[in-house]
Amino acid sequence: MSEPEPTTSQPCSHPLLSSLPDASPLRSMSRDQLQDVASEIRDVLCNLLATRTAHFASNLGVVELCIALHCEFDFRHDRLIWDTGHQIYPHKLVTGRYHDFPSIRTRGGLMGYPNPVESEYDLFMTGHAGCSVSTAVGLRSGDVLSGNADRRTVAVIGDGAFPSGIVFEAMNNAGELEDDLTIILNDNKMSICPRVGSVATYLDRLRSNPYYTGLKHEVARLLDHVPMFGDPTERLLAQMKEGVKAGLLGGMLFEELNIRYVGPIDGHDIPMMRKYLAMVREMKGPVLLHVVTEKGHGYKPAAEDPVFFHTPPAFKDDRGKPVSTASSGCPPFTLHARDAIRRQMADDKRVTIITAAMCQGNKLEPIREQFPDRFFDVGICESHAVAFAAGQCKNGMRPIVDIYSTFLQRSYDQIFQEVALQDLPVVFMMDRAGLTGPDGPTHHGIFDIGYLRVFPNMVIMAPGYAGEVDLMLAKAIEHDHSCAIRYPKASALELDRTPDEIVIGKSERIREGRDGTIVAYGAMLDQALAAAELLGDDLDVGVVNARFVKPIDREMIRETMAGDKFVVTLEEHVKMGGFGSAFLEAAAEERLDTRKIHILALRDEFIEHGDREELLAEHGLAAEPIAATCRAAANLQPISLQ
Ligand SMILES: Cc1ncc(C[n+]2csc(CCOP(=O)(O)OP(=O)(O)O)c2C)c(N)n1
Ligand SMILES: CC(=O)[C@@H](O)[C@H](O)COP(=O)(O)O
Ligand SMILES: [Mg+2]
Repeated sequence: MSEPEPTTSQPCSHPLLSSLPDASPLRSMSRDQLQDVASEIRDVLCNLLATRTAHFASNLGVVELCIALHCEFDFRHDRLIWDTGHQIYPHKLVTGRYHDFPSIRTRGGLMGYPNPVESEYDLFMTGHAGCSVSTAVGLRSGDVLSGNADRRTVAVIGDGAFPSGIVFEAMNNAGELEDDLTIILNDNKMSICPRVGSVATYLDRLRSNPYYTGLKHEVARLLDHVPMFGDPTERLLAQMKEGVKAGLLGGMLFEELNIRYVGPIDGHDIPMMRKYLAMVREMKGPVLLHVVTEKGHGYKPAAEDPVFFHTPPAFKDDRGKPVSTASSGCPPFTLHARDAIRRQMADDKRVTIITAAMCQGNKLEPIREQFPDRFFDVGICESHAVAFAAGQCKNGMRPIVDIYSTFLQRSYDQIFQEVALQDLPVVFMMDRAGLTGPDGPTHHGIFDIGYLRVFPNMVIMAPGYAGEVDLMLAKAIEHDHSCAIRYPKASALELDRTPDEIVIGKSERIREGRDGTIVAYGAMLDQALAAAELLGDDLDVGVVNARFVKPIDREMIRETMAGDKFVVTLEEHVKMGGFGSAFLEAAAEERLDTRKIHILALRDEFIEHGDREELLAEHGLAAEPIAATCRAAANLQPISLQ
């Protein structure tokens, strides 16, 4: 295939794709036409995605797999789950969304993940890794029970997501139920970073078997002569199982779990994949088809550097000219967090760092190089990460668990039982705590205050500006109970001041004000200061950097609410269970006039994808609407509780 070089985001000619009302015409296309469809998909992906941040390499890698699947199944009737969902772009392009595709990951446009609102081809809105096999086992069970057993069910899962504990829970169940089910393991040797762990090593061994390395054409030839339905397929499998016994084939791990293993096969060979898919489609019971693909296939730079090209920033402009990928402006909180972690690890040999496959996103690569013995990438296994940290902590280490706020939800029970209940001083660095922009509802980290605040002894803090990150982490490491530090995917405000000493449960006053106070939690400090400036001479508003939601600073609450003053609280979190809620609870307990409190937080709804600033503004969390809230609050007559 000739490699599409990103040149322009102007509409190119894609005669086949643009004429697809849905995926059904693919089934009657010739081999050459299907190959042309693959080229058109790559052309769209390379041209459009080069100009915006999007999942690039994963999508290039599944083009042929996607086409072959839609040729052999009808997923308006049959069931298809793409694990995680970040590799769903080719699927969107062949299921009637070609014309809307340029809107992908923009406000009001197509989502970068499956979305049932967009298409009957998408069943679940997902973005978190690992659940596809469970969902597929359930879908199949539902079909069997409801008399729809003629429908086929397919889960496609990547090798990065595959070692998630829940996948093994699902296989355990599937092997016992024995319902018909196709699990496609898309093995590209990569998670976001190179995959890790002993399952990865096992997959490497499977890839080295002779059927893949030497005999795949022989198998293809054999398949050419085998009718695809009924007993002959079973006979072929029996032959292959003989191969297993002879040491030619692998997959015994799955076979022992009562899941038939077939493969590995070349995931870029459409005709070969169609044959295998037609075969496994007719097999009884659960089957795992091992497909080998190349992440970034068809665009050399992406295939050579799939880590950078997992979600690269825009690297070409509208006319196809290379643009700089270096970020401008103040460094993000993530970088300050990384530097703070590095300092703690250098100073204290008890400190370890644990990531669940997000080394790249958390910018931890230099730490991985510098402290290989105290750096742990456990794979996409967040619940294990937390319980593992608890174990290390019990034995005297000071683990830092660095997990995105939304993915930490996966470990809720381990936070409860293994950490909080034991009162172990595990430190949680909750990156992406806030609106994550184009990733959308599955990735916004907007529930963590609520889900952590309920645990006794837990300390929860958030830096308002860059200079605090290091100090907060140092305080957390020194503290004897579990601490969580939350910060968003955003540039960290740089303030020209020496931060007050960090005292657990104490806030920091940044600006005095006569008429009222804005109390900002975390990165909202930026907006609070901007709003106070906007109010200028109209209203003299103070600004407090709350720092802690638990324990909350009651002295600050009493002070800010003294006299006639109003308080506006700000947070990048849902209102329920958030900072404003905690403020209100404490104020009520202090018998203060809670009518003077105005909580600005995210509305009680799942928030779609879009630009972070745009979304914040829509939720009243930009300087203008905050200032407007202050003006309204100032006009209210304070009513005494007495
Ligand atoms: C629970 C959870 N943890 C982490 C992530 C972040 N994440 C998204 S894709 C990905 C790598 C997935 O690798 P794989 O399944 O092999 O897919 P590939 O990109 O290689 O096609 C990771 C770690 C996530 N989406 N969900
Ligand atoms: C699919 C997925 O979950 C990740 O790839 C995520 O999109 C990464 O987000 P960041 O770009 O914020 O690291
Ligand atoms: Mg992979």
